[in-house]
Amino acid sequence: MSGVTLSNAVKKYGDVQVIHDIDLQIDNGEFCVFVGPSGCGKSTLLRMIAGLEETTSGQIRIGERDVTRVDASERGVAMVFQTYALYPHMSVSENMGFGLRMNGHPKQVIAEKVAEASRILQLDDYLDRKPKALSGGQRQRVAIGRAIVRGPEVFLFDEPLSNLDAELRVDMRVEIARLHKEIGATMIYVTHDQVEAMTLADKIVVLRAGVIEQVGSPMDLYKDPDNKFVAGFIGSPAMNFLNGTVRGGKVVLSSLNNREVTTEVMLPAEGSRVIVGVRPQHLSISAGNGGAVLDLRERLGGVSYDYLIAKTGEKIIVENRTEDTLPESSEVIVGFGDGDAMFFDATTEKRLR
Ligand SMILES: Nc1ncnc2c1ncn2[C@@H]1O[C@H](COP(=O)(O)OP(=O)(O)OP(=O)(O)O)[C@@H](O)[C@H]1O
Repeated sequence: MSGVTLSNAVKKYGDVQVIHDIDLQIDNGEFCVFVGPSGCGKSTLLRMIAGLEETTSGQIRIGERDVTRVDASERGVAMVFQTYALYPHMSVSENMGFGLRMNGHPKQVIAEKVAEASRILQLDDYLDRKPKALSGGQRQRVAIGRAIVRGPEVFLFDEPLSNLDAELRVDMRVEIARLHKEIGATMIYVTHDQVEAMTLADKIVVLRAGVIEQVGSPMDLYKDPDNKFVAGFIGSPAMNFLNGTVRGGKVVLSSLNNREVTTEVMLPAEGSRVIVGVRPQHLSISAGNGGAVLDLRERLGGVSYDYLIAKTGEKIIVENRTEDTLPESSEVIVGFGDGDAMFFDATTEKRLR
């Protein structure tokens, strides 16, 4: 097994550069998730590692091998796609063994590897079925099984759960986590779903417009984002951002009746604009004239999401675990501990520390 190293990796389609000088180290056995909004280049980067897209410049290494110009079939990777791409006329076991059969492996070896993959993925009851007689989740398990059978150094997953319904996605997410634990191979996983990223990853790579915004463990990114983009992308519901102004060494929020926030971070000059970020679970509300109105309450059972609108027009989401009965349209006071606020430069959107 091996890690993956990208050095100055660049991808251009004609004059359009979609991946910009990516440097990244994915360690042996690590579960690495590429996450980011649509079009940020996640799939392109994964396909460059797979050898399905040519790398315009820079280097890709798997273990010690420079694979930048190596054919996809020689890289020692196996990819699982969003569409399962199974052969409809073959049974589950034939689908899983197909790659090895094409490479001329002996029947006995193929049978053993298919049996092992089937055990790991609990597919024993389905081995003789054709793909059309399987559910979406079972089909995706077969596609994963096909990758396992090939015994790759690196597994690549391109949004493998996006075609499944919500409940099945959760089941399969758990199953993929278990798979990683059991076989311990290096896995690289692309998703735009930050919950999948948070729950599966050892390491998350947040991409935007072909550039890495931040790399870190899920909790590092959550607790210590480098910029407003990462702060807003990681965590659900997303962090609230309010416009603030530096006054007398504090930050004043006009949206919350000029509430002052004290902080130890290095603030810019008096009068500068800064963005104050507070996560929904760090906010509370109470009845009173605090500059905001409870516009809508979504009750989910143990928790409610309260959607507020400040007089400034700014929108605020509060994760509310109390059972207060404030009716919608109430005026509310929004509370939070100053220590829970993060501060971002209004222009560069970089975190102020
Ligand atoms: N063949 C191509 N020619 C030109 N531009 C391309 C080509 N393929 C992809 N792109 C562009 O490269 C960028 C990255 O695409 P990519 O599919 O990697 O994004 P993504 O982050 O995986 O998005 P999504 O989540 O929507 O799949 C996009 O702006 C896309 O339009």
